[in-house]
Amino acid sequence: MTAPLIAVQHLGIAFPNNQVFKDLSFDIQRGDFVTVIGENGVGKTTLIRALLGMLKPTSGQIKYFPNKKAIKVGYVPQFRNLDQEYPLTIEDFVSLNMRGWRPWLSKAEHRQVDTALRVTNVKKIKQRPLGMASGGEKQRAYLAQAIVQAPQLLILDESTASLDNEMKYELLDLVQNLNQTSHITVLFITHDLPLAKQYAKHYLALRPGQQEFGAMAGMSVEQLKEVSDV
Ligand SMILES: Nc1ncnc2c1ncn2[C@@H]1O[C@H](COP(=O)(O)OP(=O)(O)OP(=O)(O)O)[C@@H](O)[C@H]1O
Repeated sequence: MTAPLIAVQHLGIAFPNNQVFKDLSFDIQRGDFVTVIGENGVGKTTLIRALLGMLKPTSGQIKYFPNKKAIKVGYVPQFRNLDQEYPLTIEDFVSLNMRGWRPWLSKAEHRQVDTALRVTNVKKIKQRPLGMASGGEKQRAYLAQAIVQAPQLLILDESTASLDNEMKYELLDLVQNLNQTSHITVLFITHDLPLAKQYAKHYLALRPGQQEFGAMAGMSVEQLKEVSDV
């Protein structure tokens, strides 16, 4: 039995002179791995901002189960190269997401950081300044930072764009592992249809004025292309 984490119901979002969504409905089930695909400008970022509560719907609603406060969200952004001079080590960078008002970490928090470093395969290089890490290592450090607080929902916002093929699959293998072992619900925004096909259980294909949500099983990359215009 699955249970929804988030239910999007008849969502409408409009900017002046631009109706991005009119009547968008779909559920994200707990433990699901959903990919959001669609061409540039179709509304992928707008949808994420609405899901995060940063943008108020013009119509319809977004329901959270059991409630919005109970859902912790981890976010992995698109890869952007950092300055080599960026001074924080990978461990410091991951720990940033743990700190409350204290500048130090408790033993339990240290353990959480250690686990995040281990499951994202950056433990061996935790003392390396993040600015000196490779593209794939940087994205794994961002993933570690995103999961250190054990979120229920992990959003990958074009996080594999600009990575070479090997690094893309390495990152997504780690995410799939988290999805399967820790039951983290994943929302993966991408233009990469073969990658979406390989890892996601459901897809949300966005086209101007048209949306399709469905099971990935039985969809070919060509069919994904047709429904998403990517
Ligand atoms: N704050 C805003 N004010 C006005 N228009 C906006 C605003 N934010 C986004 N838009 C417009 O809404 C549409 C959807 O934008 P959005 O960034 O969600 O697309 P996207 O699918 O994420 O694109 P990309 O793949 O290029 O990142 C675009 O036409 C964009 O110009």
